Amino acid sequence: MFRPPRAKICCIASVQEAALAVRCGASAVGLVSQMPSGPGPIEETLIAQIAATIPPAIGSFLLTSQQSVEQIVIQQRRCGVNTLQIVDRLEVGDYHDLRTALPGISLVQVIHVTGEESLVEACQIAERGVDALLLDSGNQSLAIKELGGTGRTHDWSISARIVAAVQIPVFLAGGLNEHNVAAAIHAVRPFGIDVCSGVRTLGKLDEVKLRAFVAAIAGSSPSTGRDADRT
Ligand SMILES: O=C(O)c1ccccc1N[C@@H]1O[C@H](COP(=O)(O)O)[C@@H](O)[C@H]1O
Repeated sequence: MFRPPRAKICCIASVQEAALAVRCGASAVGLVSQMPSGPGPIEETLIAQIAATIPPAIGSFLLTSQQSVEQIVIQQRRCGVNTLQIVDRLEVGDYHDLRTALPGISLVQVIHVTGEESLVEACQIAERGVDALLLDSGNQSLAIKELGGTGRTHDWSISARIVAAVQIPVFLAGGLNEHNVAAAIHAVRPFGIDVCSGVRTLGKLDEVKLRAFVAAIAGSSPSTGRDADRT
């Protein structure tokens, strides 16, 4: 049975934006810590303040570019979030070390979809004990890495193959907005949808765009009769 995916609203920059996202139907919010590039980073003190206001049933995702278990653990303890979104490859330590150090904290690993090699990487990571994957459109081989927040889509046919190949939930991100999200859902069938720039105007969370985005996700269900020709 088709169910509309969950909505994760990223790049939250204030307690007010977090409350707005939750009011509009977000099941998770994203809080971006220090990154080499991208529009979303805020100070960790602000991340901790916002995370403390998020209702327990809502995911509070800390986006981290740290690549060692030790650094990620320290960061999670400073920020008090319930989920870690690891936007670069974990180089020092493994997910099991994170679980031992941070019981009850969910682990989401980002895969930047660049080609066929991303399918192999996603399948390998899915076997290593993460709770979910998040497919985004960054480029880790640039001199200044792009680890997300690019506003670009990627090849959804590869994302669809990843969703079909792994046994864990998969979020889809990268260049999504109210106009393309239904097509993305039908192409990929993700567990969740993640968005930053597509619901913002001049950097601020835009309630009109946000409501249209959430409505487009809900309206993507064949049971509503809309988009039924794509099911
Ligand atoms: O937003 C950022 O600045 C950022 C920087 C580094 C890693 C991740 C970042 N944001 C994440 O990127 C996705 C996709 O963004 P967009 O919708 O294409 O603008 C976003 O959902 C965040 O999870």
